[in-house]
Amino acid sequence: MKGVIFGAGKIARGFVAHLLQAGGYEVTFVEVNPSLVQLMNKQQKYRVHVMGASDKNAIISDYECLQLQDTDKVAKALRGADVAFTSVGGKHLTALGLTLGDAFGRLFEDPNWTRPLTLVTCENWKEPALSLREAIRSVLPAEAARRFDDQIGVTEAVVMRSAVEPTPEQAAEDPLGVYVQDYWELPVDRERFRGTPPSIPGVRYIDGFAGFLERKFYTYNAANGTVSYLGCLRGHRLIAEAASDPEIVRILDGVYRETGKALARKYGILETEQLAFADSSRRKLQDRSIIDYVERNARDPIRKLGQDDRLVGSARLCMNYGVQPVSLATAIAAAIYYESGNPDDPSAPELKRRLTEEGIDSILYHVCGLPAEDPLAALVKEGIADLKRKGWLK
Ligand SMILES: NC(=O)c1ccc[n+]([C@@H]2O[C@H](COP(=O)([O-])OP(=O)(O)OC[C@H]3O[C@@H](n4cnc5c(N)ncnc54)[C@H](O)[C@@H]3O)[C@@H](O)[C@H]2O)c1
Ligand SMILES: O=P(O)(O)OC[C@@H](O)[C@@H](O)[C@H](O)[C@H](O)CO
Repeated sequence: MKGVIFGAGKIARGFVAHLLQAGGYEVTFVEVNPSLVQLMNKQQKYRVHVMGASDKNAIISDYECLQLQDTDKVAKALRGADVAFTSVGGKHLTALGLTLGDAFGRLFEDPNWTRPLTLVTCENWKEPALSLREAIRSVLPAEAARRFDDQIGVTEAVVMRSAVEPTPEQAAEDPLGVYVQDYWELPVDRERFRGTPPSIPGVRYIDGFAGFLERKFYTYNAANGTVSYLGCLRGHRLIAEAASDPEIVRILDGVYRETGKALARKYGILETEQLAFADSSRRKLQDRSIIDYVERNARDPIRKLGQDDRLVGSARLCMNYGVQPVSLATAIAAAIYYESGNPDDPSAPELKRRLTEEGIDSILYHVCGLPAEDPLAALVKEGIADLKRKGWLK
């Protein structure tokens, strides 16, 4: 059996490939970053470190890693694949889809290629399968687009495992090593699958998937965002420390209550059920065996402040369902003032520059999609004032 993974980053290496290798699959990564492709092919193996359970560590080997732009090889890999995954970051799905459209265009030149194939998105993003599908279809001629609809599924997974890059010291030993949470399930929407879903250890095909990814995104990731941006203001480095800071926990619990009410109303579930889901998120954040960093979770604040992303998206959902997202507005305020020491995160200094040069209304409008007259914009400004009163913001 063969599995293709678009992206060779932390989740691709530290979760999807891990499960595929455990199931005996031949793994082909397809990556856009040439130096990573080179390193993957040179090293030919890396270790997945399971945090708090080192007896479960695994060495991933015998894979190949293709350069995304090598369309012939990518098309060949797709042709032979039993299943394909993406884990490239939601904001890259459109670019990936355009390249994949070229590869599928070539494959559909062969009338005998009729084998069903499904692409499974593994992304924290709103409706990632839709973004990917639309991008691929946009470059296909009408007949090929019709064949794509018949033959190719695009479905979604909910990634609950966290995967953390090595520290510089760890990277010196194994630059491709990934540090992962001891979590092994990957729920996938069965209904959007084409053909028979292949058996892969940990992959759980579920019916009635609607809302699952949004619930995870606006519960777990809204919470991660809250803890990391407030944690940064409070000088915490580790997520578990920040998530145990009583001042932050008070706001975090407010976020869980707000999103909990809105999600329960939207999906017709009991608030108690949603709050139990939130409890599992809080337990994970506070678990000190998971060595995860405020910086990793806060990284790329412009994306994370997007109108559908974890903070503003959750807050807008609350407003739509009659809930005042006061705690979320405080988290958004903290994110707007995020400062990073990571030279590989250009989004943070860019946000700071824009805030200084263009002012808060421009950030709210152009980054968060909130016009000045939106009541949520006013709530965020109150959040900023509150953080200043507390002395967390200068
Ligand atoms: N790391 C986690 O704990 C975690 C957990 C749950 C979900 N996620 C989600 O998983 C996705 C990947 O996250 P990650 O942490 O692995 O990120 P990452 O930055 O480690 O990896 C992403 C990789 O995709 C590559 N890439 C970008 N565009 C590409 C393209 N068009 N084609 C091929 N490769 C491309 C990048 O070069 C990079 O190597 C994101 O959507 C993230 O939100 C991450
Ligand atoms: O991967 P990102 O950058 O979208 O978000 C950072 C974290 O919130 C995220 O990776 C979580 O750890 C993960 O989604 C597990 O809940």
